[in-house]
Amino acid sequence: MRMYRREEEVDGMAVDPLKAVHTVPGITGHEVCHYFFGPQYRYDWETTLEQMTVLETVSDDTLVFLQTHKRIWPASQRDVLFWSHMRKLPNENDRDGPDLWTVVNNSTTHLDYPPNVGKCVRIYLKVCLLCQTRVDPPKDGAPLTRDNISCKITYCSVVNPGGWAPASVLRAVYKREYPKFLKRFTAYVVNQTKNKPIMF
Ligand SMILES: CCCc1ccc(-c2ccc(S(=O)(=O)CCO)cc2)cc1[C@H]1C[C@H]1c1ccccn1
Repeated sequence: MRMYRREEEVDGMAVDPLKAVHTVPGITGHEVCHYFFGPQYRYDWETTLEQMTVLETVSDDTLVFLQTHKRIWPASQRDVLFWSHMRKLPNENDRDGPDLWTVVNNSTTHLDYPPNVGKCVRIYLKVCLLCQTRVDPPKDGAPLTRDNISCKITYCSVVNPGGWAPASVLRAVYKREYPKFLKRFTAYVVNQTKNKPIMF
């Protein structure tokens, strides 16, 4: 996993853009996005999650979430309200190759859930998960197995922590939590799919 961060501050708050690139054998981009987008799986892999509610089902590929994350000392507890959209993208570079898949999470507002009225500080985020499946067909024309596929995952995020917290503290949290979060999530997808038919 390669991680890239740019140190940026807005109103004295660290909002460091992050890009992580991670290639995982044995899974497809559709499978990665399916398990990242699906609310029914989130408590399985998002261990910093305290509560998650689907506020609105806009369509089968677009949901509005309200999430409360566990407090990470010494920052105060945070929540986040965002729309999440999953879609397949045509492979412009290889029309015969597998499609790309993406999930975008973007903070939004909801009249019934105004920010910062309870114990939580509302964070604001933009997240893009872009997945490219690679197929290396078996030489002998044997059927395709999970040994012949891999997925290049590109995860980009910008998180505004909402309320002020020391930049050094936030950077320490992000530096510790993001690699754990991405490795835990991808290991979850490998485990969930290993005995299932490949979902392209
Ligand atoms: C002080 C701010 C803390 C903080 C900000 C942001 C997030 C966070 C929210 C959502 C998403 S996601 O990619 O949309 C997946 C859906 O949950 C990733 C990260 C989590 C934390 C807290 C819990 C810590 C954390 C940070 C990084 C990754 C995972 N967890």
